[in-house]
Amino acid sequence: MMVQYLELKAKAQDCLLFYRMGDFFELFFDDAKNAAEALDIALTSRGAHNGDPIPMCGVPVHSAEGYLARLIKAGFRVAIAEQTETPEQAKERGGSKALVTRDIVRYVTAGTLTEESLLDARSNNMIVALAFTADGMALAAADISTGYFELLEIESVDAAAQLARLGVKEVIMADGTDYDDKLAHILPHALQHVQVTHRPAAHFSSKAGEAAIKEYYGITTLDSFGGIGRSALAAAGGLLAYLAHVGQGKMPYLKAPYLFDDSAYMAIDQATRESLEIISTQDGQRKGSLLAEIDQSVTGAGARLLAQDLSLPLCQMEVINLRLELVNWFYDSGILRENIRAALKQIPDMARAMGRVVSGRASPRDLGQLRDGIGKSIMLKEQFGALDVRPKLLDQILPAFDGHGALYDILSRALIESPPTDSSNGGYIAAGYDAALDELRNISTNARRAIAALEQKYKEATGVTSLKIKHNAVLGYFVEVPAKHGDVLMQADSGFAHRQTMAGAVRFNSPELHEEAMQIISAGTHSIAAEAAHLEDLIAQILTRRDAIIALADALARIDVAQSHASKAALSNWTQPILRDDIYLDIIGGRHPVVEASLKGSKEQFVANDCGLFPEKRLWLVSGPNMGGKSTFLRQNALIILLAQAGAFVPAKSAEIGIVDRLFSRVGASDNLARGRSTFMVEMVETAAILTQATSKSFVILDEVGRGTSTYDGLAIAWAVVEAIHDMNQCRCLFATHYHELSRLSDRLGAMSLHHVRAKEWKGDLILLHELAEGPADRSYGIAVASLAGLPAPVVGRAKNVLDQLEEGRVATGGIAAGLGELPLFSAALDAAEAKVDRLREKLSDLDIDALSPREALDLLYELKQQAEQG
Ligand SMILES: Nc1ncnc2c1ncn2[C@@H]1O[C@H](COP(=O)(O)OP(=O)(O)OP(=O)(O)O)[C@@H](O)[C@H]1O
Repeated sequence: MMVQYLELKAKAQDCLLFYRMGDFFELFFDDAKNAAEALDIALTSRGAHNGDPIPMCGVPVHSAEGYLARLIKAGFRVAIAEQTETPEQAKERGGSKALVTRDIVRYVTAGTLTEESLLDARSNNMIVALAFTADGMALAAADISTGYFELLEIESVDAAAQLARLGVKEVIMADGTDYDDKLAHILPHALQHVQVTHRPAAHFSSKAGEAAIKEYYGITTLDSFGGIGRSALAAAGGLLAYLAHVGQGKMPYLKAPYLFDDSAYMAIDQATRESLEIISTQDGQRKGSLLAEIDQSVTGAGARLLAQDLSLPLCQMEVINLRLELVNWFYDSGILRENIRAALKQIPDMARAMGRVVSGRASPRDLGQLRDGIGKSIMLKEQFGALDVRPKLLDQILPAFDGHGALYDILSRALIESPPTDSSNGGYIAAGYDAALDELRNISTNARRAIAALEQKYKEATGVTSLKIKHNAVLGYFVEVPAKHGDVLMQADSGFAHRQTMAGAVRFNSPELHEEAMQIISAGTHSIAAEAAHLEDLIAQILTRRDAIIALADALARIDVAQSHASKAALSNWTQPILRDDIYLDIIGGRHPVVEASLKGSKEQFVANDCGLFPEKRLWLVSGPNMGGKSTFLRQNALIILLAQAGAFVPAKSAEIGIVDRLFSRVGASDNLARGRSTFMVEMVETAAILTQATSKSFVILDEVGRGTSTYDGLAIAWAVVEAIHDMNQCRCLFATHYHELSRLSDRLGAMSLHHVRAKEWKGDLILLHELAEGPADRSYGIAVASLAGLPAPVVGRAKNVLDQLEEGRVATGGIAAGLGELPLFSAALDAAEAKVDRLREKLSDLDIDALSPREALDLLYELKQQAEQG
């Protein structure tokens, strides 16, 4: 057995090997130690290997899923080795000592789960293959529990953003992948909570990818999928080869690959996703995120689509408006909304049930779920069909509801009402579906009745009223009497044969009992086989309609998301945004959804604020006291834009939004040490990304950029960044700062305006009004906030003294920004820098090198160097 075990373990490599022995999965050696620790179960030992006891632990097969879930969560991968023949077959093959053959039938990894109990119903479970080819970088992403499959060619700098968008659970890359400098910087962080698996490099080639796609879809040309680039093919190759490996040949369901088109969506990089806490908070929790706050969906599939929509806001007005029209339709009718919610709640997760059917892991329960889902959908379709006015998007998706009637009828006739998850005991095929099966069941029932009648007969015949007919797994059916009556049945002519003597009872068999028991056994075996054949047949019928069923599941998810937005809007008084195609932003009475919700129940009221950005006034400098609400204001505007472009209503009185192509959010050095870079370095890397990527259609929020370094350096950087955003990027931007000196920029930057959050001091106390007003802040109130926070009175007093001194100094010298008035404009400074370089270049290009003597050439070199040094 150990030889067989070690062979399988060698195959399983770094996965834990679950080795099936009877009713248990056993683990040995280091696997046992690791699993016992992770699962907190007993570590024992068994036999010896090279003289040492073999560490061992085990989990019962019937509860293995729960243990698997914990191991996967702890970062392990597991190989499942099953018995591939029965003990009887083994005996037949090799005599009584023959070892049952075993093989790895499947690998369980974070990105390849399909079991309901291992998955989070409300999130996607993405696996991504990354390919690096001479043509560039690409990724292939899939959620095999629902069939989602996407291919995307990317710039390597965008890799982290895409991984963050997808929320991957597992990444696969070629062995020895050597990513370039930039990637080495970004990827390790993006992959921090992700299982990374390396696979043979040969799988990640465009040739292998093309072949794998053709084989999977049974096609001879890729034309119908549009032009898939070479690097995307390579990524697909890596992914499909891995899925085949994990399922040991059983492939999961994948829709036709979606060639992801970057330009259709708002670009949001990883830092912005984290900072806006869209899908999860910065510490990884769903609670407290935008998603958690707005989620009113009632199905798992709806929740997953909602998360996907928020991760991928749209850029095309027509598509956004289609979604908004559907939301508005639900918003307008509370009764319709409630009806739809009630109907959707009863619809099981068809996409995930389908995922298990295709992966060959379906249980009768999954078939029951598909039946119920289809049945309820047919009713829903009738409800929609009866309405006079329907939004366009609904009409577009309603055809997905058609054509399922025949399958529904078959499943309804074939299955009992609540089929079990375990098919091994049968009992899930409904009575009346198969006359032969009914007959087999009749035989069993009659035999059981006959056995009950036998008990009565034997009682009377023997005179032992305490006689009973019982059943257990070892003996089957037997007659049992208390020990003191044993002699009666022991008599040679009693008709009973002795089987077992217990402490207080004696057990017997009889020919009649044996006959009836045999009837039950044979009818039982036959009916289980008949049910299994029906199950297989039903699965085959479902598979012929798999694309149609998945399309139906997708349509239901879209409806759930729309009703979710409408419900949220009705609950929290949100409004339909108006989209436009120019540089514009006019939000009246905007609120921050999460901060507003967090104030509920306290005596504080959320103060709504307006925000208006137009080509001629597109940059707001926002100052004001700490805790005044600057960050909240910045983020609420970014979130409102994001929600609108995802097709949702927004927390505002009204919102008119010129479509944004890229959204950026940066917060000055916070204490995010997780990345292993200094906080100020992170801040600058991220700010640099904005300055190089933001276009005039972008929206940027910058929160106290520059605060992570010394006052002079910080002010200088903030100053230059504001100028660059204003002059070069020309995007819509909100810039929050404590550097009052920056307000002097408004004299020179025409499209910039000054704003502050209001506060006042009353009877020595600071009152934060959280209200935006025009103009610069009059003071910073930093010491007042410190005192509010409970800084000891002597320290506050001392700080006041120091501040007075500093202010005196400022009046005398003009403060730290003295002299900045003479600074040339940002664009002029750039021109000057460029002009100097150009004079050198001119001189070089005018040179006729062949006409120079060596001596002249050397002199010239000295001259050029001197000029360059002088700038
Ligand atoms: N519009 C608002 N209405 C009511 N309360 C608000 C509002 N905005 C912010 N707050 C409250 O004030 C707190 C601080 O807000 P925020 O972090 O936005 O301030 P800040 O000005 O950015 O502070 P700092 O300068 O210290 O970073 C919030 O957690 C919230 O409780």
